[in-house]
Amino acid sequence: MSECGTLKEKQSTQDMKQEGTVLIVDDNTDILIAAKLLLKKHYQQVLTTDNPFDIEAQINTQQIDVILLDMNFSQDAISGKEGFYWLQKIVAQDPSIVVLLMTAYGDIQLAVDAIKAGAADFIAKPWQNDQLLGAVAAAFAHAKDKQQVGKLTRQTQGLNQALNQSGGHQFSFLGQSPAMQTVFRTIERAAQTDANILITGESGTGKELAAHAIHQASMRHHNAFISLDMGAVSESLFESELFGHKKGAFTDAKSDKVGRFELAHQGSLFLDELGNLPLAQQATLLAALQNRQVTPVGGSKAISVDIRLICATNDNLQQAVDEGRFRQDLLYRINTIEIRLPPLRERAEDIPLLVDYYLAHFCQKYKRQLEVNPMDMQSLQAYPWPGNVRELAHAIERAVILSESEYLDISTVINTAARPSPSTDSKGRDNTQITDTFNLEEIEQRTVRAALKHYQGNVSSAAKALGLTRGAMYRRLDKYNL
Ligand SMILES: Nc1ncnc2c1ncn2[C@@H]1O[C@H](COP(=O)(O)OP(=O)(O)OP(=O)(O)O)[C@@H](O)[C@H]1O
Repeated sequence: MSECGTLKEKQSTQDMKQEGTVLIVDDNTDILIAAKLLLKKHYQQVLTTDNPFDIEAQINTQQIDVILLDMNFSQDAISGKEGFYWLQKIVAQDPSIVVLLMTAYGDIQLAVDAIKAGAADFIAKPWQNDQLLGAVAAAFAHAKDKQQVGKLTRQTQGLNQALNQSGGHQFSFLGQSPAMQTVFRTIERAAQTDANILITGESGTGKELAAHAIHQASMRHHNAFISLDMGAVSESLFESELFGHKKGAFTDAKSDKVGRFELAHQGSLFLDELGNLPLAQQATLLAALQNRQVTPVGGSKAISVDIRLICATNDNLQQAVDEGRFRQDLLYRINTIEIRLPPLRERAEDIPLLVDYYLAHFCQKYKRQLEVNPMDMQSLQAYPWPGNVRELAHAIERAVILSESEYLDISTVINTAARPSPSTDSKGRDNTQITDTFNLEEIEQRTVRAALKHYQGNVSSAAKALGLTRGAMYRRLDKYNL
């Protein structure tokens, strides 16, 4: 019964202890023992050393919040100079640590100088227990604030960097085809979970837009969306980019850098072009994903991270696994949900929507007023767009710049030789390509029909698109019995 009581008491004292680490540095072992006995009742970890040369290694191996530092280490020294020396070294090594200086020869001037040099407070030995506990408690509170500020500053720097690299502009993610409607529904459902998502699809199909859409639809949307193009990261910088580095970890590491994992903490991490990752780095990435922890290059403390992982590739990863280029275990970890973005040639229904959207965008950008001729829209729909939506957006931009009339000149943007002939249009669309006839009347009749269809029977709009007056348009309707 009493043993049980003791265990419980121990447990509850353990629970009440403040999280964190205090290091006591003094050459007098009696002082070390007395201070440790007092402080270990209140703090989870109390470390001691009688050798100030140990401080650097201690800071390197764990997160230390507060250091109680003696001012005089050599026998008979009373100037406090050594204390100042070690204080400056600590501040330079990790400015988030709060230092309390201790001396048996407390005088006001020494206290003032110590605080000017970066100490938080000054404790005269022998101390009053209450006073020491009060000073250490205040130092802990200060240390937590400093750590928070340091973290936020590094995150802001990293976020600004990431934002600058992303270029800032975000287009809407559009699609009315059944295939895209399925994609949108999967995104909505998957976004509600924290499942890892793999987005596949040819280049330019919108994988990055899909990743943004997932983040926006998720509970994490208030936090960061951080992306990294694995194809653009050199092997030597891979770990530093993902996990960060400590100042001095390698020649170019001039200051601490927060890695993408840490920046994405509580948000989403988007790893693009994952298929390009060499096998050795796949192993490193897998370990970080399994442990949900990262250690910055040159650091020794692991940092826990909470991220939703979204990966994208235009490679066939299962085939890459079969060929020994990609780790099966990594594929299992990243593809809990897989979303395939169909190429544009499989969803020609989306083309008018995308053309109109990018036409409006670039007309505004270049201060133009242009329309698409309905016949041209059909050609745009029949074109196979090997570069998918990216190619389409670039094509529209080029045409907006180069078009001389009020109609978008598509001859400048698509390679006519690449357009399929009408017989290859398997979707049975009303194909008005002129390659199957040279009869002008026939061509005119088809064109008028197509314009009317596009403008849903609106004669004025169709006439305008064809460059005809309303009267000329009606004469043709009459002539062709339309
Ligand atoms: N459904 C869509 N609606 C509107 N714009 C789109 C759509 N899909 C792609 N785009 C546009 O096409 C361009 C390429 O998209 P994105 O970068 O997302 O493609 P990706 O599949 O990630 O390409 P890559 O594999 O080459 O990185 C972007 O300008 C994007 O805004």
